[in-house]
Amino acid sequence: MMATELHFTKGHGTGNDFVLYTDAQGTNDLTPAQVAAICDRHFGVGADGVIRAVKSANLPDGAAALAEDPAAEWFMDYRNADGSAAEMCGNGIRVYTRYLVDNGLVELGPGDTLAIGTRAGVRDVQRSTTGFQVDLGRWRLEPGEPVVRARNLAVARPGQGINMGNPHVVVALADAEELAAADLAYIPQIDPEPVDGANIEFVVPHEPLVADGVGRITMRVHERGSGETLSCGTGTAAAALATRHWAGRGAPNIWRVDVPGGTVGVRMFAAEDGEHVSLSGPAELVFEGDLSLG
Ligand SMILES: N[C@@H](CCC[C@H](N)C(=O)O)C(=O)O
Repeated sequence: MMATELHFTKGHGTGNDFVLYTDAQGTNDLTPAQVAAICDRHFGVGADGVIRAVKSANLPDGAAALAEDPAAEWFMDYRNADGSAAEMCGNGIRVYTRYLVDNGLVELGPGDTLAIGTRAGVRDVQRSTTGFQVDLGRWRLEPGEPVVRARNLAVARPGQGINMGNPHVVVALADAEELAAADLAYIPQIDPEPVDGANIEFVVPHEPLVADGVGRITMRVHERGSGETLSCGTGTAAAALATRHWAGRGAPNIWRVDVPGGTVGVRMFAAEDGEHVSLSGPAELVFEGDLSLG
């Protein structure tokens, strides 16, 4: 059923902003056009995406989450600003956790873990010193070397495909000037074009790359379905993983990633089923409102 009246909360993680609403029973879905209207920065609330808080049991996509972990009571139904569905959102899941906690929908004490269903599988979230930390799970370097062209960049550059549950292509640029010059208001071109599209991260390593055992990079991103955003959580993890891959042996497993909207932490660690990557950073709720979708 389509919603017409909506009580919503606006939140963000390092400037990656979202409109969140509760639909526990799964009876108040939005059409892609409604999502796009809400996310419109001139005629709507304005956001990079919409997050519907729905119980996993009340959503077809939630069945796989409950089969993976019966504790995943809540599902993050994530939509990009153009209304398309995405598998995962690393900033969004931290903001979603704060939303669930602040609205009394879950309890999460220090050291507790909250399992959340997503289209990429169940993700575990905990409180951290900077806000929340999410285990983004297993990741995969994609084969091949796609070529990326962005407006105002003099040369095409090779990219590294990385699957974080959602698709990414990471591109290393020469320096901060080149990073600033890229015009990400236009969709960068990837050759060959990924079948499902991709989020594209442009990265510059700090000089030196590693300080006190922590790798340091700066990143800008063009998100699939949303355009340039101030941050992308899964994108920061992909960028750190790609940079570690390029740096080779001895590169650190702890990274600090600066994005236009702030800074997040990325950590690679050994888990039972192989290496995982986690993301930590802030999660803020900014205001609430009611909207009529007409
Ligand atoms: N901003 C997100 C990613 C949101 C989904 C992405 N645009 C996609 O289509 O995969 C993040 O913080 O990870």
